[in-house]
Amino acid sequence: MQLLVSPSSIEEARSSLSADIIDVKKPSEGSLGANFPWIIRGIKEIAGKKPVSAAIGDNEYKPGTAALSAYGAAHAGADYIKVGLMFDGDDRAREVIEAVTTAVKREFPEKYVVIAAYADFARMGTIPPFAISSLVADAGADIAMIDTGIKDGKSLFEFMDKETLDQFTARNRELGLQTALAGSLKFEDLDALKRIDPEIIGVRGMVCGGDRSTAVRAELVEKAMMMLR
Ligand SMILES: O=C[C@H](O)COP(=O)(O)O
Repeated sequence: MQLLVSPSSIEEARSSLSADIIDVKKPSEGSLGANFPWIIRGIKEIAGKKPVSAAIGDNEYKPGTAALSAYGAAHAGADYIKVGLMFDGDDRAREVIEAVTTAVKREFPEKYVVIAAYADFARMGTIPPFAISSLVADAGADIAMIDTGIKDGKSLFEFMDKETLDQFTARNRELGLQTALAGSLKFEDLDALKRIDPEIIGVRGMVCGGDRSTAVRAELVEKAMMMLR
């Protein structure tokens, strides 16, 4: 299980370097808020061999806009391009997933496309995570992710129990996909996450000391890495 940490600046990225994946994000623009291309590029430069991920926003149903954002993040140096689906409807989701996957893979077949749905879909009226797995596989994207959409401290486990997350992970594996899980995860959730065993877990608040609007702390990233090894 790999640890993805989401810094919002080059300085925070320096504190995240012990993580497996450095995920560039702008938390002030939403759960999967997109940061500037020059921040992605700057973080890629300091990340060395560590893979860099970039969130491209909590997207509305706008396949062209999402595809261009995904293309921009790939060009800026992201190895993982992470796309949130902040709308409902399987057909519309299929269109956006195909558009972003084509935008990235035509030029960068080695890069990973991550499609995220939200654990708290019911309160937001967005597509449920279980609906995305087959769409992600059909489009040739790589990773199906669950995060929380509203960052009010409620964690992934307040919306989905372990059995549901086991099923999501197993379904993705059957389809040849990786699974990423995130959503206000805490140190005390790590044992349960190890048992679920997704390929990736994503954190920010936990390694900021509990408040994701503050900065990533290097010692907490190291603590999380120690607990996962
Ligand atoms: O990709 C993961 C997210 O950045 C998770 O953020 P969070 O732990 O603050 O919910």
